[in-house]
Amino acid sequence: MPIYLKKAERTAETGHDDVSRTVRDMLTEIEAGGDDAALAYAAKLDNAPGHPVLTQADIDAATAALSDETKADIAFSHDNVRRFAEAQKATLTETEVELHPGLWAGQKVIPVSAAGAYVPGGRYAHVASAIMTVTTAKVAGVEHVTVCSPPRRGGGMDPAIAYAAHLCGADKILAMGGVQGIAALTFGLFDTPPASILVGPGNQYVAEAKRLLFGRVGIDMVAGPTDSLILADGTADAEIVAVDLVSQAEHGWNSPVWLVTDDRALADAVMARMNALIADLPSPNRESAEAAWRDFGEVILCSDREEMAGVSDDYAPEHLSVQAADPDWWLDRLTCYGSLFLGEEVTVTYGDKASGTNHVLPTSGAARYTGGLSVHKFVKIVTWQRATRDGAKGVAETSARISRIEGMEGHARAADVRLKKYGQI
Ligand SMILES: NC(=O)c1ccc[n+]([C@@H]2O[C@H](COP(=O)([O-])OP(=O)(O)OC[C@H]3O[C@@H](n4cnc5c(N)ncnc54)[C@H](O)[C@@H]3O)[C@@H](O)[C@H]2O)c1
Ligand SMILES: [Zn+2]
Repeated sequence: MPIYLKKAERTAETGHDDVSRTVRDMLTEIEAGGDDAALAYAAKLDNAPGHPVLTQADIDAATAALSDETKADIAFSHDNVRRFAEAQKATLTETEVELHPGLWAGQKVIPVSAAGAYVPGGRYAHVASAIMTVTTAKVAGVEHVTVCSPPRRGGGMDPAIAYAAHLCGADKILAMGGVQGIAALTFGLFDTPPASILVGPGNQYVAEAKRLLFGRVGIDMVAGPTDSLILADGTADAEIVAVDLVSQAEHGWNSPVWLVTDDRALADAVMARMNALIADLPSPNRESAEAAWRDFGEVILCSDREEMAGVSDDYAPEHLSVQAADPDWWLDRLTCYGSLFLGEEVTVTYGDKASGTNHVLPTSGAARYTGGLSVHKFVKIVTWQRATRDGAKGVAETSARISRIEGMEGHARAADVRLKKYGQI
């Protein structure tokens, strides 16, 4: 049985009903009131005056505001994310099979026509989120990608987010955040084609807006606070494990980080370093990491690596780092995670920012049933069929009989009429 050397003090989010009610009311009001209602919320919540659509002059100004190094870094990340997405796309093929002599069926892969990408920008300027969402949608073949990201106080958008969104191929960029941003993407405000799918991370208001709109529009996933788990054995470097845990606790006060190990000395060494490393962060990151570690952090001692893998699969973390011997064993054994980082040589930061895998990933245990954002989320896999008159005879007779077993006489007659026309009954 795993032993909890440190257990989370808190689990569930509080106040969800209030958030849900607020978001529902805002969506109703914005749908009825259109652009003006969205602008009124932007002014009230984000102190953002003026029209949110970025012009070419805004993009030029953002480009001029960035250093060459920043632009090169954004290009590096974009290139890796693009090439990974292209490799994923190559795994999605159209196919055709003859199921019965003279009866063929196939699948087609069709991109959605319009996608809305939300890029969070309230607390941190999530430049990488623009790269992850826009690049992947464009590689998938989405014709129109609109980006929404919160304005800076007083108007305008963070230049690095604007530049990255543009570089990655966004067709339109709106400086509008939160529920009003999601509403603009979904309802087609500010002359935007209404999105078929909404993607990207965001705070609880953004996540709730996407959840409420799901069905009317597709979404990538219902996202909660980011979480991370490290699997470490006696070969791990305690300092690196501790720095990695702190790095992901920085996301927010409710972002859990978990250490699962079979080595008591490593667990003790990591726990002994945590507070000092957190105290050394700048504010307000320090306060986020402090609360996340205090209230949600866990250290779990297992008896062997099989038990460690079992605990990890139960937690189904968003990010999973393995700092243990025999990476191939772990790759083969682990089944529930959003993205896996094998070995001390790679860290979640790489995937978050620039290595090429997507950072929009399933949180709160959703990795039990889904992976993260990929080109697959932006395409529809649809099917078709056709047959010769003779080829369809068998399926017509069988379908008619199954229809009658089900009591569906009308269905049966649609088969019969063909058999009769072709002289087959
Ligand atoms: N899992 C991932 O891959 C990943 C990556 C990056 C960021 N994130 C998450 O994204 C989130 C970013 O949150 P954020 O808040 O900094 O930025 P955000 O852009 O998600 O939200 C900011 C917006 O929230 C709205 N808002 C704030 N208070 C409100 C209120 N009381 N009522 C209605 N609307 C309100 C405002 O309109 C504002 O524009 C974090 O939760 C972070 O963990 C996740
Ligand atoms: Zn992170």
